[in-house]
Amino acid sequence: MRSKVSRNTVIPLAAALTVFGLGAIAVWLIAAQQLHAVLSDQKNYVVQKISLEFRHRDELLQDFAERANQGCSDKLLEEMRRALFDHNSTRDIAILDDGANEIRCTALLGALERPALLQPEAGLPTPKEGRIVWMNPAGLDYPHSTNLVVFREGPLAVISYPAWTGDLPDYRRWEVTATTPNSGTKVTVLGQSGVSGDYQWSRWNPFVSLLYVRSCELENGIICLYLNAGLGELAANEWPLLVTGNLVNATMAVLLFLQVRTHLLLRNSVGSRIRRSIRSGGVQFRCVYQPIIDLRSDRLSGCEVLARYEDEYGPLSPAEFIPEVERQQLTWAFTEIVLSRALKDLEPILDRHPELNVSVNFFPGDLDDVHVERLSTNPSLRWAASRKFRLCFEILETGILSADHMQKVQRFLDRCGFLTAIDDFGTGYSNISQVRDSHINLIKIDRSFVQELDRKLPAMRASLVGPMIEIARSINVEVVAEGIETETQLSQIKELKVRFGQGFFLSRPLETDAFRDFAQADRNNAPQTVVSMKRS
Ligand SMILES: Nc1nc2c(ncn2[C@@H]2O[C@@H]3COP(=O)(O)O[C@H]4[C@@H](O)[C@H](n5cnc6c(=O)[nH]c(N)nc65)O[C@@H]4COP(=O)(O)O[C@H]3[C@H]2O)c(=O)[nH]1
Repeated sequence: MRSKVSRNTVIPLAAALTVFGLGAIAVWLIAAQQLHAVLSDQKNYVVQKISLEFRHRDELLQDFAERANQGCSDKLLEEMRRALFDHNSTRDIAILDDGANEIRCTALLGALERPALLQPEAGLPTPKEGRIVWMNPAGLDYPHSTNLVVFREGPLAVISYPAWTGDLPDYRRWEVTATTPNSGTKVTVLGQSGVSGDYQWSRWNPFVSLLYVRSCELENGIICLYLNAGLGELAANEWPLLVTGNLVNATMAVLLFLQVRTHLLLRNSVGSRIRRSIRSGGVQFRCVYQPIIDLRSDRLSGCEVLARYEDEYGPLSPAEFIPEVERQQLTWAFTEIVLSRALKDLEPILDRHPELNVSVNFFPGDLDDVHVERLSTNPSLRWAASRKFRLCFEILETGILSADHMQKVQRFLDRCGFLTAIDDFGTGYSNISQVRDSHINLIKIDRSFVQELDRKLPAMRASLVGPMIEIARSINVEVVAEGIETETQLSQIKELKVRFGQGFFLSRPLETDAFRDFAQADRNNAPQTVVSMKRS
């Protein structure tokens, strides 16, 4: 029962969590995608600015390249100063000593008293041969200017503000890197070092990679720009989407949970478990055998076949599954399963003890004349008849059919040497003539009567046991007392000269092996030693 409950909860819960998880991933990806679009816009903007700056720088280098060879003339410096007005991002233009990295004069500072030396090892790679770049060169003394970049080609250098990223929001992490064309070494040119490294890692993770953009379309691909948006920004910018998306998601998960749970509950209901089992051959059913004792000799006279059911959801008692078998009109299919299983189990025992009676419960509806055909063609019954096994058909008293309705069936049973018994006698409303006319061989007195026999107080049912036995005797029918639970009940039943007894005091229903041992012990004439053997 516990495993049934947990299965019915765990499976829907797993389905709901899976859907919620997938939904949360989808919401996350959509939100990150939106932020990615913002990042891409910013990237395009910055790339445009950088490209423009590169173009201006190249124009300046081209415009003044030849004249710079002639040295620092006032006229040239004047022209250069004028050119600076048209190029916002250019801080200054300098003329260097040809062959050395010494700045001799600049458009803004004029001729330098002491030439500024640019360290050659600080030069960064550029795609263009003969061009060197310095970041934050030492020795150039401009007020309010940091992060200057010097591009040198021949005797001319353009000194720029790297104002490319100036329009990015403060919280944005960014980095500009340059890669040496020959060695492939990557260095951080500007921004926060590490962003490019994080970008490499993010590519393995689809959730995080959307929070990065990269662009290497600058300077023939050796300069790359990396931008990164943080998780905090994602939460701050996309919270309406995240909240709404996950609410929808949670609602879907709850609905799915309820839907799957209802489906499973229905699927695992007793009815559907029994239906599925019977339709697929009934492997979940097994039989146990309750000994019936001949009370005159205290010897085993036979057994009653009782069905048991157990599947992956746990066991079901006959009180649970028998009504379902009837409700679903699967009575005959069920009886066929029980019959064939019982005969298979009992065959070796009956071979050694052919005198034993085997009582099988039948549904009354399956024993009317209409169904004689399927009874007489049933392989198990035909086989039992051919082996001369002594089968007894137990029918509930409430289901006794009139002699007219049972004529053909009765003839078939007689032919096969099979007996019929009324089960739970006393609980229905049959009268003597009805019992006599239906050619019953045995009546089984219901245990509710037997169990009142040892009550101290006067008991109404107990007082009826004697008359019932008289009735049976008068129509020449043997009696089985069911449900004998105590020694007193047994001795009272014996005093009433009841021929057969069945009940927990004599033996619980037994598994096949235990019943085989019981029969063997009985043959050795010691039934009392095995009376309370293994329970079913
Ligand atoms: N309290 C008490 N109970 C005792 C005692 N001795 C035996 N019993 C129980 O009484 C029932 C006897 O079977 P039943 O009257 O045919 O009543 C059976 C029968 O009507 C039905 N049933 C069981 N197996 C089958 C089957 O294979 N086919 C059909 N059609 N019905 C079956 O389910 C009913 C209940 O079966 P079980 O639970 O196996 O219950 C069995 C048995 O375990 C006792 O001393 N005290």
